[in-house]
Amino acid sequence: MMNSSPAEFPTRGAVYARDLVVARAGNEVLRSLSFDVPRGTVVGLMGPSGCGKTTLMRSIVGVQRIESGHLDVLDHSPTDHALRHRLGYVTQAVSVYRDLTVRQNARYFAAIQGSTPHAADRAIDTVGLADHADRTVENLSGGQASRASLACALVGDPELLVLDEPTVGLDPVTREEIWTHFRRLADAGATLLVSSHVMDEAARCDSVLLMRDGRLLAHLPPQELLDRTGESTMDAAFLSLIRRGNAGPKRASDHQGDRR
Ligand SMILES: Nc1ncnc2c1ncn2[C@@H]1O[C@H](COP(=O)(O)OP(=O)(O)OP(=O)(O)O)[C@@H](O)[C@H]1O
Repeated sequence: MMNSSPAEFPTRGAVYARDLVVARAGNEVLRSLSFDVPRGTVVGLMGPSGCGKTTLMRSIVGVQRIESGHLDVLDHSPTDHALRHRLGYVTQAVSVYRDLTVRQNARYFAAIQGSTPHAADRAIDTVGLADHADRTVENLSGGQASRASLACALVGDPELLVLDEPTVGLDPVTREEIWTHFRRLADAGATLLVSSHVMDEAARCDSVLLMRDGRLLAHLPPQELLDRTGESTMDAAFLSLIRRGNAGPKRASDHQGDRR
């Protein structure tokens, strides 16, 4: 592909993976994954512990060596420098400066991403930390510190947000607020890939990537997951699918726009 601006090439998803294989310590942990993450959508990434969710996220943000296959992120190779300010990544580990306050952290990340102090304060508000903005991160609870990391990823208004279990350990009210904000971001055109162990959160996504043992079991809207399994809750549907080991044919749309 020559010129890759989204305006000129709107058909390829924010993430485009074909036959993606990744090995860690000599073991194949992602096994021939093919999927698209459509732009402007919230996609959940679900699967049992150790199935490869974090490894997939690391591949997308360009910090994981890819063995074979093809991976495009916003029409670039994941390691392309051009992506630096267009991507936001929040790991499971708190990745902010513990001896700085929440506000100092957010303003620092805003500055290096060319964003404003106002945007930093807005991001703090979004994650529900306005009352703790002037506390150092080391004096926050675990959930509050995770939210500080999330605020720092939000400040630059990234086009693609990759979030590894962003709501773990959060109370239901804060989770609700954060998911409402995710939806708002997607409505404004951002793309979010969010891993979670909480199946209720799958229901809030436009589609869900379900993984097991490094393979993709299905990529489908949450309602289709219920319909396909005949279950009434996301938890039961997910278990049913995991036990079955496959979910039938993938969505045809997963291969639309496949030009190479
Ligand atoms: N640094 C590493 N070196 C070698 N193997 C690793 C490393 N990190 C993870 N793995 C292995 O890669 C596989 C996928 O791990 P990954 O962390 O991607 O899973 P996950 O789905 O994110 O798990 P969890 O839900 O527990 O966070 C696992 O078998 C794991 O043991």
